[in-house]
Amino acid sequence: MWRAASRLGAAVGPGRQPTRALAMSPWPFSATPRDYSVPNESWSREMRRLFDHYSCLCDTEEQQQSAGWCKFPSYNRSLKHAAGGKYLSKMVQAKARLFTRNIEEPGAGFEYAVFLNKQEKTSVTIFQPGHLLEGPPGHLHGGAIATIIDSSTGTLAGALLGPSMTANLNINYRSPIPLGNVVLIHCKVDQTEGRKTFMSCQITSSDGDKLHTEATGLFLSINLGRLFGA
Ligand SMILES: CCCCCCCC/C=C\CCCCCCCC(=O)SCCNC(=O)CCNC(=O)[C@H](O)C(C)(C)COP(=O)(O)OP(=O)(O)OC[C@H]1O[C@@H](n2cnc3c(N)ncnc32)[C@H](O)[C@@H]1OP(=O)(O)O
Repeated sequence: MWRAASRLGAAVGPGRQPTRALAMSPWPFSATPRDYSVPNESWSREMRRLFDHYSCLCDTEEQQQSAGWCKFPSYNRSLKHAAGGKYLSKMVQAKARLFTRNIEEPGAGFEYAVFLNKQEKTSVTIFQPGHLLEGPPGHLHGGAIATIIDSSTGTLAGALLGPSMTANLNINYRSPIPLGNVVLIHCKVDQTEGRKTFMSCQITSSDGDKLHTEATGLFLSINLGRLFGA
């Protein structure tokens, strides 16, 4: 999917032999990545309704072309998002797991799905926060809010620009988010200047009536190889 990642993938791809130690160690995860951003038994009716609503927008090829919506899959390792990730996953930090996807119990942590509109450079994340994300009693932790904002804006930045990292995130917490309440995270690109992409985002109640959080962020596109010391 991402060019830089493809290059890395090629360096350790099927033409090369894995190291002896890796070849002998038990393989800890499935060869077929699982998309976690699909309905499970913990999803509320509202979460399911919103998922169906946005899924319908990207249901058919004609609709995708006219509306430009698509669902971005969500795996439990960031490397699985990138072409070549299957091979890189074997080489780098075998136990590493994406922060938002490392709670096994359905509904206990971050239940979310990201829908992108590449034409409009926007995205919507539907998010149902679970009981393990508590901050103030019965409400979502500010760090968890920052995490879902970073993940949502980061996904949009990544889909539009390729590998990129958060350089800056500013968050205004306007009203607390009750655990279990489904919220929408609307993200958009405000401006692009060379490697810099300025994004903004709002978290609202699922009916859009209540503003919970506002944020702006700066993402910088990077050469993925740099993360691995290239
Ligand atoms: C990348 C991996 C992708 C893998 C595949 C993933 C697939 C999708 C998977 C799953 C979906 C979920 C998605 C999750 C997303 C999560 C994202 C994160 O949380 S990232 C972790 C937190 N961020 C850091 O740890 C950054 C640490 N900082 C750095 O590494 C560097 O500072 C970096 C890369 C941000 C910039 O370093 P420089 O060396 O490349 O660039 P310089 O030269 O410093 O800056 C370039 C320009 O940007 C400005 N700049 C840099 N930092 C700035 C800042 N904080 N504020 C304002 N301007 C800044 C500078 O002033 C400069 O501007 P002038 O060109 O002079 O105009």
